Amino acid sequence: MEIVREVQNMPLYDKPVYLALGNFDGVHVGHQKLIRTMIEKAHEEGGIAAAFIFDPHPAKIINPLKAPKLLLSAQKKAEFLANMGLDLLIYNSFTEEISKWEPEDFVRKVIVERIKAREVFVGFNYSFGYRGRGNPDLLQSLGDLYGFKVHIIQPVEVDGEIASSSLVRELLAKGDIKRASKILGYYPFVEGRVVEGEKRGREIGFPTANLAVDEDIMIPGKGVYAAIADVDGQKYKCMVNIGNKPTFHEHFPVSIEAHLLDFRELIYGKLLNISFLDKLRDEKKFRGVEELIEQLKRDREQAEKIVSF
Ligand SMILES: Cc1cc2nc3c(=O)[nH]c(=O)nc-3n(C[C@H](O)[C@H](O)[C@H](O)COP(=O)(O)O)c2cc1C
Ligand SMILES: Nc1ncnc2c1ncn2[C@@H]1O[C@H](COP(=O)(O)OP(=O)(O)O)[C@@H](O)[C@H]1O
Repeated sequence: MEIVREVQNMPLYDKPVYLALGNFDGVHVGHQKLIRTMIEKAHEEGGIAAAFIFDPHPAKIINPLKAPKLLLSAQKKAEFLANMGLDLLIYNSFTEEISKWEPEDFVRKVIVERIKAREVFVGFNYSFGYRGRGNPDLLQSLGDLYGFKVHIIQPVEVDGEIASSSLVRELLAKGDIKRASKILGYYPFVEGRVVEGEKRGREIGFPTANLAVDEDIMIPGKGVYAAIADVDGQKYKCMVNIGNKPTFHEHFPVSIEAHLLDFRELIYGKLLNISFLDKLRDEKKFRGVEELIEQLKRDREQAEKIVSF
């Protein structure tokens, strides 16, 4: 897959371009259907399967304080799309200036003049252009005007609910990993470097790798989780605490710490990926360290049973 930064750097192709539009945060089952439909059509017709995505997320420019946390980094999103068979990913900056473009300007400047798309694929609730005025119907009439075909992908439901990035965020915030996983089509994960913590873990027999995660990235709500850890391409069963360690602190920033089962190595500075499988319990304030240790032993037994690979 080719990744192009800024649409003006797009190479000229002698094949027709089929284009998916959207932000695709999380690449959930709804996004997957849209992208698969587009790739299938593009390849049937001998064309290029492309996606145009704004990065940073428009919300980050329009309303930075209210911008949602991201389900995937730009790099992970690109990996998912490449694995699905996308040929070309265009990441375009979203700027103050672009935020003021009317939907008609966006279509003419980007889709028609730069990308020269033959067919365009969007979701049923796609919005674009200044104040989000553009919708699939408007796109369709602009397609008629300029001569590109528009496909509108109908909503994908999971257990009677429409799959959406915001629903996944809500579920993750509640620690509902099961439902979030069904909508994503994979286990939610976070990735980051292992940083130093308070060095208490090893003293109580449960060393924990403390994870530093980019602050734009969504993490599940506070709680204790069964998970799979991946370090250096090796997978380990693990249990994870996300919280403020109330047994030891009145106030403490939320940390993500993973105890890898049957593992004894120093991994400071390494890249650690944690895929969440299920929530085990809420974080609790114990009366003392002994009680915490007894609970951690029970958590370990449960994680051992839940995680299999
Ligand atoms: C699976 C797991 C569950 C945990 N649950 C709790 C908890 O319920 N309450 C709490 O105060 N701390 C909990 N902790 C956090 C421990 O207090 C923490 O790992 C310990 O203080 C070591 O911190 P350190 O790695 O910064 O040295 C949990 C840790 C793990 C790995
Ligand atoms: N089973 C394990 N799970 C997680 N980290 C481990 C494990 N065994 C050893 N380690 C290492 O020990 C460190 C954790 O020890 P800990 O005393 O909790 O210190 P810190 O508070 O700095 O995380 C981890 O960062 C990692 O390098």
